[in-house]
Amino acid sequence: MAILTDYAGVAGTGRASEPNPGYAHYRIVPARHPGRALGTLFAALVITGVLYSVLTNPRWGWPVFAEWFFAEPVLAGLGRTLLLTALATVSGSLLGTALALARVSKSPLLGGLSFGYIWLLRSIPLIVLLLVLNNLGYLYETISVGIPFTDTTLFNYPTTQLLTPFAAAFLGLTLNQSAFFAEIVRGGILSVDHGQHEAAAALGLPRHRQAFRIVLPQAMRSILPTGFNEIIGLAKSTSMVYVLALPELFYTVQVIYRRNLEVIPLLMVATVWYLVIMTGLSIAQHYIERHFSKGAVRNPVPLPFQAFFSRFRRPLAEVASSGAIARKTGFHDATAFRAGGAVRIHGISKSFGPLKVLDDVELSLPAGSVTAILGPSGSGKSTLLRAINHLERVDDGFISIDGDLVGYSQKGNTLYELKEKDILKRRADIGMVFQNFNLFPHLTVLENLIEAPLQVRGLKRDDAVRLAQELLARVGLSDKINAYPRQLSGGQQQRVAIARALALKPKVLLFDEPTSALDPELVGEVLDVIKELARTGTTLVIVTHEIGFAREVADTVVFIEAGRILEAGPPSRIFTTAEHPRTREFLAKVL
Ligand SMILES: Nc1ncnc2c1ncn2[C@@H]1O[C@H](COP(=O)(O)OP(=O)(O)OP(=O)(O)O)[C@@H](O)[C@H]1O
Repeated sequence: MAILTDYAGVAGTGRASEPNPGYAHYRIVPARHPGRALGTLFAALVITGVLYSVLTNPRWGWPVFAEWFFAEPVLAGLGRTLLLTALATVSGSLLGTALALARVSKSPLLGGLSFGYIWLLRSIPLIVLLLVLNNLGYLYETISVGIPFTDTTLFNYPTTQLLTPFAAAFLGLTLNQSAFFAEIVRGGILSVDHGQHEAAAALGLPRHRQAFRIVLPQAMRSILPTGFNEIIGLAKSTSMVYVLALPELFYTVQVIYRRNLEVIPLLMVATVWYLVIMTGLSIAQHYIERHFSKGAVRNPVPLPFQAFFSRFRRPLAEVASSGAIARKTGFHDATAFRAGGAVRIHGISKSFGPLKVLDDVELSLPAGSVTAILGPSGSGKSTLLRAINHLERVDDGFISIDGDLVGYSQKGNTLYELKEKDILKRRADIGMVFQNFNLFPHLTVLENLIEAPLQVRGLKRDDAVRLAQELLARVGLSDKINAYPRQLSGGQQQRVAIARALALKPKVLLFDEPTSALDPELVGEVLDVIKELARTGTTLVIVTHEIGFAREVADTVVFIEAGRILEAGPPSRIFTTAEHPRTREFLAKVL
């Protein structure tokens, strides 16, 4: 009560910010946690009890432990354990990754083979596998490689000489490890958002680059914790190769204690060495996980020495030796862009099961035009857009850009679907900006922008960096060049996504509801960038619900419903005197 009176008194004088000498005598009593104190006491008792028992009971035999811990045969055994662990980790991880990629591939036979391998190897106990491999010489006396159906033999060797105990142990551990690791990698791949695969494909990145630069690094975040569990399990499983009489760590201590009968001290020697190995692996896991968490959090803690080494990195302005970087915003310099392409959509249809999503769509978009596609939800707008860059394969009809077919080659009256690598190359002419941006979160803004120019257009790194700097300046984000996407606002991310699509200098740029994932106050900044773009001569096709924007920027508005184009025309006509009653009804609701 006294405190309240004092406080009221101070506030009443209007001097609340001045220290009140009356508070000086107050004592602050921290909250008490009797449960926590009891728990701490209990933990201290347990630790003291264990240490006391372990250090004072002479039967643990610590002097014998000390005598053997660094003994030469033990170190030799430890070396074999480490070698087996390292080799089986590398080969098992590589084989496991290949198996996982095979399982998610579109080839049913390859997927089936991978599934069969994983099913079989996960079912066989490791010890049985090791013993079978050790007896392989009984099944096959020699191992030979030759050309089938001929007498030509390239390699022929007795199995027992080839499959030494070490080779059998290495092979057994690798086969076993790869089956488990394959499933871990597959889980990681499945955890990567589908939008990432689509964005990589839309940029035309080659398949191997999509897998190794975009998908797997992101999958690593979920692969690593379980993967390291497997590696730790593997390091311990090496003790199972004692069945092959291979003197690794555990087998070595067994041999020693059988001779000197000091069982417990020697088991402790092995245990402490395993503890050392596991500690090393856990530390490695910590740092590798942090490496692959790049871009995953908004405020990353720098790795040790990172701040030190970053001092020696060349600043970006130097990398692009052009000197002054364009500081202008907007796309006034139309020469930096390729002339737009004329898009012809020839009677395309597309069904998902019984649902016909596009029904004989016919459309012609002149080079450099801006087309807004409007229509109710589920009418097929996104499907039409995705068909233009062949992200969605149509059932009938075809699309051409400047006369070149998208996704097909023509011979006479027949259209042959192109191989994926050729489709990816052609896709570079058609940029796409997604509703959810689909920036690559593990790459910085600069890395997002230069990836496709380097890989698809074959630009030199310095040129790609210079182009990226210029584009970022134009979308007003020069200062964000080294930020990760998660460190940007939604509007900034979408502007980076537009710059990324422009970095390929496409003839046609597709926007799939580019502002619908944004807060209302961020919509304007993205629409402003698109408005600027509309003056550059690139052909733009925009699926949007922003009617005011469509009216201002589009040359043609296309209204689509249930997969059919109901009407198309200039915004001045469509928004005032639309012919079709459904168009009028739709516009009346949204205007
Ligand atoms: N891969 C798919 N499998 C099955 N159905 C699909 C698939 N993709 C789209 N559809 C269906 O096709 C129809 C058209 O989808 P689309 O995304 O093109 O519509 P939209 O006009 O862009 O809708 P919105 O404005 O809500 O995004 C919808 O009924 C949708 O459920």
